[in-house]
Amino acid sequence: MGFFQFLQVFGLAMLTLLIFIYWVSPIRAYARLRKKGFEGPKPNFPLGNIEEMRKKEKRDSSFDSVNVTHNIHSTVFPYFARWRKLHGKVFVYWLGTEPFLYVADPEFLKQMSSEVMAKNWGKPTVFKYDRKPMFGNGLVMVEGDEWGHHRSIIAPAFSPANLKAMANSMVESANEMLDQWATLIASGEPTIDVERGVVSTAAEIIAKTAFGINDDNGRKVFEKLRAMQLSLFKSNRLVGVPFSKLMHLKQTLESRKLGKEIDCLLLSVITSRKRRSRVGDEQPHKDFLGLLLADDDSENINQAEELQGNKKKLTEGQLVDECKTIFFGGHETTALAITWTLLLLGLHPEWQEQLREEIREVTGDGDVDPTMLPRLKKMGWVMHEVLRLYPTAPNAQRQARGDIRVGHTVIPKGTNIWIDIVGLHHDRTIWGDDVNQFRPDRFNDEPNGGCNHRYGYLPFGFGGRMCVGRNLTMMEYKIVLTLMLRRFSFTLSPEYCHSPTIMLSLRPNHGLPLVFQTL
Ligand code: HEM
Repeated sequence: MGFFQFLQVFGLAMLTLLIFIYWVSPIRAYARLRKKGFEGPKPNFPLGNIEEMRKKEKRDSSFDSVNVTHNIHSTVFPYFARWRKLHGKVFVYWLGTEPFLYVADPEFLKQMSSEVMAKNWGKPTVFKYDRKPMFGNGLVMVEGDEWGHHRSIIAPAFSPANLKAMANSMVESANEMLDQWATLIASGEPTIDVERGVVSTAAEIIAKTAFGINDDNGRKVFEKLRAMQLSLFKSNRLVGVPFSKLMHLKQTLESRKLGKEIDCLLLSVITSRKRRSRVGDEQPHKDFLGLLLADDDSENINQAEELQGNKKKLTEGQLVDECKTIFFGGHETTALAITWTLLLLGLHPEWQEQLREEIREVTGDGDVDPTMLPRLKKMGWVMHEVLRLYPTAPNAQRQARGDIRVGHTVIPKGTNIWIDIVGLHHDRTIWGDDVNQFRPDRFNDEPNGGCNHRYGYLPFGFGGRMCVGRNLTMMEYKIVLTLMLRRFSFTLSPEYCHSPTIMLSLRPNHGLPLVFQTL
């Protein structure tokens, strides 16, 4: 056999082996899931069910600014809405060669969750790889004892005392944005697309409050994160399909490059902060970065803990990954919660007025003090109702690191799990006939909005892996809305086109133009 013939045979053998590896284990997983009684749409090799997921839905006429419907499940997840009718609220679908267990049944979720300790939850390997440039191995993705270690360092950064110290920066950044809006309105331009402004202000807030970044670096990180998100979203379309990264090579390389640039920027922030505190130029900060660096300082590590192996220094790479995770997780979901609130308040001027009344009663005309915020009860109901109708984190993802028994069945080890939060929040059987109406008072004295199952309302996830930043969100939300409602009233612009869409988070596809009036 000549050399080229040998190469051909060898190449063919390697290709067959790769296909075998890629296809045999999914076939076994498929067979195991079917055996356990899980049904679902039939997958094809190598796309799984992606082809059907990509089919465009016909949109109805109620998506203009006059007839805004909050019945959004079949708009943002049309394929899940279709499959649910055929297979119920728990079924298996496939992203490429990766099986996912779809769950929108609160009782199933409760039983599954009670079987697994937080540190024993995994995250889908396919997303860990795909979203590496964005989250690296930060808290959202990390598993096992390492997760416990990271969480124990990060959670204290969100204690009430630390959050209180962030309030002034929040007020400052929000007022800067509102001053810009006031200038536009005074110059005869009352229509403002608020989404961009709110998202970039939230990024500025997290840059200042979590990392002490007051210079241009915060804006640079934000812009690169946004570009990376766009690029990841394009290449994300074939996630789970073997070799899909090669099919979207340009976007893959682009997101990796942006990821590395963000890493460098954050690393420079970390090293300069370390240097300044080492030479005694500044007091140790109690912000997020300050706490991570205190943990990084070996003198601060409790020796007993170190001997038990509980406490290890975070490597520079881990520090950067945690900063990236908090930078992204800390601004986008909160900003979008505020954005959707402005849509709903634009549609419901009676709620704008009720909130203004409450703000007058609680804060008067004086400064916004964080100790007053818990008394803004109605504003809390509005936030919960907005996150019910428009959950800015539209799903939660897990992976079974061992077999999980749920009732009479078993979720096999390695199964990815996709929890459809939009589906749960829009389920008539959980919420009743007014499920798609904006009714904030359903949260009056009812932390779960009066739904009939405690796993029916999950805007911040569930169990020990619940969102670590939820109190920060509540504080930022109340500060920004208070300052805004004191200065302006607003209605929805006729240019608005209601098109909620998913790009990791749930966002308005065409921005949110509002027409403002100064009060
Ligand atoms: C409206 C605002 C927010 C929403 C809707 C939201 C939602 C969520 C959800 C659904 C999860 C997954 C929980 C699970 O798997 O059970 C999560 C986790 C997480 N969130 Fe948030 N989040 C918000 C704000 C924030 C903020 C402000 C930060 C940080 C400053 C943050 C940081 C994180 C982190 C680090 C995790 C991973 C926690 C872990 O796995 O231990 N989030 N969030």
